[in-house]
Amino acid sequence: MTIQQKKRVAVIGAGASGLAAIKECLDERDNIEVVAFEQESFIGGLWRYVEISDENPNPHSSVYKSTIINTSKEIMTFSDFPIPDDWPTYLPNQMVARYFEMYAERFGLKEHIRFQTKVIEIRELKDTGSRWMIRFQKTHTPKLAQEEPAQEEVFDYVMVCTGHHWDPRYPSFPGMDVKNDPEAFTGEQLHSHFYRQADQYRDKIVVVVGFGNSAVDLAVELSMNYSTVYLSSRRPSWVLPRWFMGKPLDHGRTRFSYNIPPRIVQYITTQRLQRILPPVHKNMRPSQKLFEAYPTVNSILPERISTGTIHPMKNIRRLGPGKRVEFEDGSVIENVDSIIYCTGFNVRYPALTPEVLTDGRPGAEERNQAWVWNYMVPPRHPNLAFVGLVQPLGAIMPISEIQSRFLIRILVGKAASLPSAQQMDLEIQETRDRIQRQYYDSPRHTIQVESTPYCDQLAVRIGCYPGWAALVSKYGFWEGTRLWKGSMFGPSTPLQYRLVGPNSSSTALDAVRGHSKPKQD
Ligand SMILES: NC(=O)C1=CN([C@@H]2O[C@H](COP(=O)(O)OP(=O)(O)OC[C@H]3O[C@@H](n4cnc5c(N)ncnc54)[C@H](OP(=O)(O)O)[C@@H]3O)[C@@H](O)[C@H]2O)C=CC1
Repeated sequence: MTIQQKKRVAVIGAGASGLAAIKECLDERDNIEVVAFEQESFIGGLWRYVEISDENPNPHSSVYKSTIINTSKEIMTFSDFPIPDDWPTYLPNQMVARYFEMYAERFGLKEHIRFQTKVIEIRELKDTGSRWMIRFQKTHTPKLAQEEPAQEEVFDYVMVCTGHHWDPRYPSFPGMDVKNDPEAFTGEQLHSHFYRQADQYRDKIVVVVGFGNSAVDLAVELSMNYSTVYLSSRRPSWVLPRWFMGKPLDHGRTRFSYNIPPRIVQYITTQRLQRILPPVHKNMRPSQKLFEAYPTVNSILPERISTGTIHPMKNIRRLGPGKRVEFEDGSVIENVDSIIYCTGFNVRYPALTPEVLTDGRPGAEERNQAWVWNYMVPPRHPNLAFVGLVQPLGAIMPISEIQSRFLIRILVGKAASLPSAQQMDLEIQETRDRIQRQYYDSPRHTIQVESTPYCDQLAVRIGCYPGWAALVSKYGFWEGTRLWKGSMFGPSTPLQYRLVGPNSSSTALDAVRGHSKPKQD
């Protein structure tokens, strides 16, 4: 195949998802020319800690200095580059960023990335067979970005990998609006996106709003740094420990467990959790059953509450006047110095017209409702795909990786083509109905996936699903059966998707052999 016949693929963003997308394009380098655009001067996206400064008051990253990822290293690893065995089970953000650097180095990804280049428009050119025009601008500093002339290039295919945890979603409580309400709250108000560390809150009274991982992490950190912390939640959920029954929490959700009726898994896990967790404060009782909401993972919160160092509160009723905060049960806290809204993020892709993401469905943008097939492909724009547009029970990295593998194989004609737009619409509606049956209605649940079943269905389409027959045919009866048992009853590590099928790897095989007995640190 000549250079001219190669498909030109644009990857937007070089975070966890973008890196995986570039790598998968490079695996097909005879058929694909990949160009990645990254607005920062470094890779890692969300996982690269960035200070807030006058120069950079609103970074893309929402990571605070102490963030430690909530998925174990066996579950978050890229499938063909195992996280080193001697690294801790749960990686602090600095190590996650270092792992990405190692991954980029190993596969030579950086030479395909145009750094400090912000994509400002992604527009479909219908008259050229649905190719895409990418309009971009250099971004040495925010000021210069205004001045540099924009440039344009045309691509056959676009992979949008810019993530969905960067645009803060604020609640609207009476008394929040300091510009227009003379009775408004006079203390500090900020979103968790702008929080970096606890030092400035020492000896202060802080109300933390929300009950996701940001809220609970921040409440715990602030309480340990001598802030007086009130944790306000409209809908508390289950708080799960990082370690459960001697294993990392996510090792317990085996492939086999998805063959057991969900109600039974729910009942057994609930019973086991209730045995190990302390009694739950009346304001923190989960408002739904286990697995019916995105769970919060924190081993320390129950202890902080039971020691009176975090005060659980109901949702806020109103703020102000002055530094007063009133809660829905009528309780009031005076002299509040700061309110930190850990109320999640808007799913937004400003370089695209919203119609690409939402199919133009009314109200969808405000509700974080994407209309994309299998969380990737807009039915009426099949030459563009979102990568990492999921809220996983599991880690995002292996999902983005297997999505990229799947998309690239279709693009080069090595996998069955996409369903028709009509079929995609039907399947999107089915997915939406299933989410609505399983989870309560909230913008945080609209792109919810369970990592293992989701990745498995893509693995089947790629031909890399670690089924018994495929494993036995490649590795022989005893070894194949042993590997299959590990993949059914052990942790569902992404390395298992490199045991059989295209681009399988001996590195993954060695690592899987090691991982079939998870190690203590
Ligand atoms: N250590 C780690 O690995 C960390 C991971 N993360 C990840 O980052 C992502 C974002 O997490 P997070 O920032 O916690 O956001 P989430 O969307 O997960 O949680 C938002 C929380 O705010 C509440 N909320 C939203 N709107 C309102 C409102 N108007 N009034 C009151 N409460 C409201 C939600 O309640 P409701 O449920 O009722 O909508 C929910 O409790 C998640 O994927 C999370 O797992 C975040 C921090 C640390």
